[in-house]
Amino acid sequence: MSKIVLVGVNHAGTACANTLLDNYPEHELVIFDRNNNISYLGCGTALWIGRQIESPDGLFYASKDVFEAKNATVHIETEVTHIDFKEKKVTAKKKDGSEVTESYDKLVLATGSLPIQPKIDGVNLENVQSVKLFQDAVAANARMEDPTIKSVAVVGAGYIGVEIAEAMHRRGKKAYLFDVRDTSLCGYYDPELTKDMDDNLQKNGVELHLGESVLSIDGETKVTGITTDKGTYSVDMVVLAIGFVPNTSLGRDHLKTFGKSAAYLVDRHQQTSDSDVYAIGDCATVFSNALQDTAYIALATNAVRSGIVAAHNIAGTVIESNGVQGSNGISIFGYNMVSTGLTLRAATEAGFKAMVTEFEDLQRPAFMKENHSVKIRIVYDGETRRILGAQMASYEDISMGIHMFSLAIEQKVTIDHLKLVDIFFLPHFNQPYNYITMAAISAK
Ligand SMILES: Cc1cc2nc3c(=O)[nH]c(=O)nc-3n(C[C@H](O)[C@H](O)[C@H](O)COP(=O)(O)OP(=O)(O)OC[C@H]3O[C@@H](n4cnc5c(N)ncnc54)[C@H](O)[C@@H]3O)c2cc1C
Ligand SMILES: NC(=O)c1ccc[n+]([C@@H]2O[C@H](COP(=O)([O-])OP(=O)(O)OC[C@H]3O[C@@H](n4cnc5c(N)ncnc54)[C@H](O)[C@@H]3O)[C@@H](O)[C@H]2O)c1
Repeated sequence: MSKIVLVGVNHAGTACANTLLDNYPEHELVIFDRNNNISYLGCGTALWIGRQIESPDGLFYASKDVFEAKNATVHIETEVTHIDFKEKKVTAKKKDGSEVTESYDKLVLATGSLPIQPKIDGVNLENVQSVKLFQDAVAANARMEDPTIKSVAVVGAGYIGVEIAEAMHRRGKKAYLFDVRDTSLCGYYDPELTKDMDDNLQKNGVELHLGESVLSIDGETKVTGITTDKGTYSVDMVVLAIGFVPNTSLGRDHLKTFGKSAAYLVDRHQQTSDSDVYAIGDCATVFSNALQDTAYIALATNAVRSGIVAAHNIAGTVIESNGVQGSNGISIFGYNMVSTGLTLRAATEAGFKAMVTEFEDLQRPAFMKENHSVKIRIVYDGETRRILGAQMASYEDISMGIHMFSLAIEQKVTIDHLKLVDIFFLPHFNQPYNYITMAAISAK
């Protein structure tokens, strides 16, 4: 029997805890989290703020009680302040100021990520906020009720920024969306597709300011405006959404970290450079199958799988992570986009002789009434022909199609192999000459 200490119990930590408690009850598990809630689904923040769901109640799927019922010791609202990796001891501070110390045989770090704070004036003004925690969602929602807040500047047109800008607009606020890059969602899609999302946002009333650098947030105590290199805009609230950094302050002096992100470097078993310490979720690296190399990709999906992998390995069942493709999706004002692997730009920057094939067609034969156009782009390596990424966009629900590309990247399928893959046809769903086959056949 081992004593396992888990620091952080959100998505990665919950998956790890449940896998240990359900499959290996012979081990002792001690859990710490500094937050007062567990397993908040951040994806629900925009849905709730935009009132696409009425309440945040369904956005949690784990709790202290459930872990305790499975015999774990759970310290919530208790922040781990120090880890003695030599003596294998964790020290934590409770809400009332008292200290707890626990020894471990194996330690799991699941401390997640933190929103990046831009180094500009005004970030501490009232009505500036990030949207990471449930508490942030509650605060943002309360601000939506404030009639003096009429306009909101969202900084960062990545996944969070685009979703929040839509939500604020749905709640009747004037939403401005700023990004240093020339399109929204530039980390996930090529400009050929993001220009459609940009049009969709503008058409629905979100005011885009792309290719603008925010220089300051203005105001005395409360936000009154935002200044960029192109102008000054009068706004009552600012949401910061310019990405996450791994939260590695507890272990970065002892454990090996990776590149600019400084995430804990882990192997395919989620083991760090210290064999008694595992790291999972947003604080750790992933293996990118597209790059065939280590990468940092903060996603709840990666977090959950990494928690499962770590738990089995700690308990003695040796399994390896499959690696990831960073598959992702978004749905804004009814327009759906999904992607996996590398964009053309990311593949080129990574040193591939990257090529792309694209196709656009109706989802179903033209004689079918309910029908929308679908755009697809497939990125592949011009030398090995290996598929490196795929992107799809439509008013149709095209989400399931991207999973096939995720598996194709994982399994190193070539663009030429895809040309003759068996894809079924039924007019209710698709076309005999479907856009996936046609994009593959058109590849140079
Ligand atoms: C608004 C929003 C929408 C999102 N939408 C999606 C989506 O649709 N799909 C998707 O895949 N991903 C989405 N994500 C990303 C996803 O939420 C993260 O990738 C995920 O939360 C990572 O889980 P984690 O458990 O690794 O880390 P975190 O969620 O960051 O959790 C880390 C935990 O560690 C605890 N902790 C940290 N330090 C300490 C300490 N010293 N002592 C004790 N406890 C500590 C924290 O309190 C926290 O509970 C979204 C994120 C946000 C903010
Ligand atoms: N649907 C989903 O799967 C989903 C939804 C929300 C969040 N997430 C994940 O959560 C993490 C955080 O999301 P996020 O939206 O904060 O990050 P992101 O990486 O998706 O987007 C950050 C955006 O901020 C921009 N940016 C960077 N610095 C800037 C600056 N100084 N001024 C203006 N713009 C700047 C970038 O160009 C980028 O467009 C990501 O890993 C994301 O994939 C996923």
